[in-house]
Amino acid sequence: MRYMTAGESHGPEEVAIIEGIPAGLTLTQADIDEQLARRQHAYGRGQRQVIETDKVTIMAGVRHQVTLGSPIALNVHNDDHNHWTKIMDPNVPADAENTMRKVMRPRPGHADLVGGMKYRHQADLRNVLERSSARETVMRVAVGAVAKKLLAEIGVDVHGFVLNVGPARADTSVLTNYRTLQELREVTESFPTRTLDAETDAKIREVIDQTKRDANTVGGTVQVMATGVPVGLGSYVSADEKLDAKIARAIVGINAFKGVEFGGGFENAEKYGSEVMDEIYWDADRGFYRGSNNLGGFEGGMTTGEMIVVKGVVKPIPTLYRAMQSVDIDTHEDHRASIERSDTTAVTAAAVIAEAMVAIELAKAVLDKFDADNMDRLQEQLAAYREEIKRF
Ligand SMILES: Cc1cc2nc3c(=O)[nH]c(=O)nc-3n(C[C@H](O)[C@H](O)[C@H](O)COP(=O)(O)O)c2cc1C
Ligand SMILES: C=C(O[C@@H]1CC(C(=O)O)=C[C@@H](OP(=O)(O)O)[C@H]1O)C(=O)O
Repeated sequence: MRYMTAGESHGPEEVAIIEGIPAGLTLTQADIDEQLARRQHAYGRGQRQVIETDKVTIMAGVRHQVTLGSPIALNVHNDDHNHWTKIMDPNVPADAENTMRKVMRPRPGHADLVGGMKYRHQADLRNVLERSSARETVMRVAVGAVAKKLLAEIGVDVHGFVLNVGPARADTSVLTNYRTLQELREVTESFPTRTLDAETDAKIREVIDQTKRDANTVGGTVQVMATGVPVGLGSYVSADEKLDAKIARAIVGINAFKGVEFGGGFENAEKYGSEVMDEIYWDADRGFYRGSNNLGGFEGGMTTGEMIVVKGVVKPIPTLYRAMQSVDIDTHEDHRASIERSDTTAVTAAAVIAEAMVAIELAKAVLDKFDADNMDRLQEQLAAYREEIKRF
């Protein structure tokens, strides 16, 4: 499975093409729209999300709500494009009027300055801003929704939520109270900030509200968990086959993500081996299993069959209403950075995007390992493989 996206933030459309989804997967626009709505409804976002109502159109690869095995083409319209038709028109040459809203004062922390230097966009950094915007993540969540649909069919559940926003942090010990990700999902999705409990939700909202009043921005940490993952996805044999490495790349590839850890992650660096290694047990019903999951479901770049636990670090949003020091790229004079309308934080949306990226990498790994032309054949192969692993 592979995919590609295209689309500018204020351009007419966001698009994605996915290749390699088996024939015979039931897939509806509602399956995808549900995930797009989760990304959109996130506490701390700006006015743009009020303008947009993200809805997908399935353009190809599906017939009567069932995948054909051919490339799937997806499309989400940018409602805000209606306000940018002249400025973002792909089909008319530039003139004095349609190049009005130039960006000449690069925002520290955004792609503006380096992107401008690299692509020679010295006439207008909007040419960088438009594609470097996280608007594109709408399509990654759409692709992730297809991956999640496939994973659900083979008993794999993936869920992302918020651990902290700035200083407001959830107590993760409550995670042991949940037997399934579905139970955890119901709780975290009930909070506007998508965190673990009502007290933290209130504290996070307070932090976001105060940050907004201060004309500032704030980051945080998200966690993604996956259950039902078969043993042995990914491989130790070559560095680029390691699935934890692929997931790390996929997470840090999301706009504003600056760190990733698995299981106990950075905390494991302060512990001794006896506290960190997940001891091995066996019983006739389960086959091999572990007494703990400090390594987050990976050994040797391969899934162990335990729950996958990945955390991602999201930096604060670069565009500040209290604009920071910058330099006009035309005059080279000091200026405050440009202010595009902006989010105060994107951590709650980021949890959904990170979940989508983990789902995409898990789906890719499953489809790489088994014959993936058809869903029934994939199911047959997986059932036989799971049985073999149990008998090991
Ligand atoms: C969901 C989401 C929304 C974002 N919204 C904004 C925003 O409103 N303003 C902004 O300056 N950056 C925003 N960002 C962050 C920028 O897209 C990101 O910092 C920029 O592309 C530079 O990439 P880097 O931070 O990965 O280096 C957002 C990121 C995400 C994930
Ligand atoms: C449009 C989305 O996020 C955008 C990501 C973004 C950025 O710089 O990354 C900047 C903002 O764009 P605008 O100036 O149009 O408000 C966000 O709203 C979205 O997530 O759908």
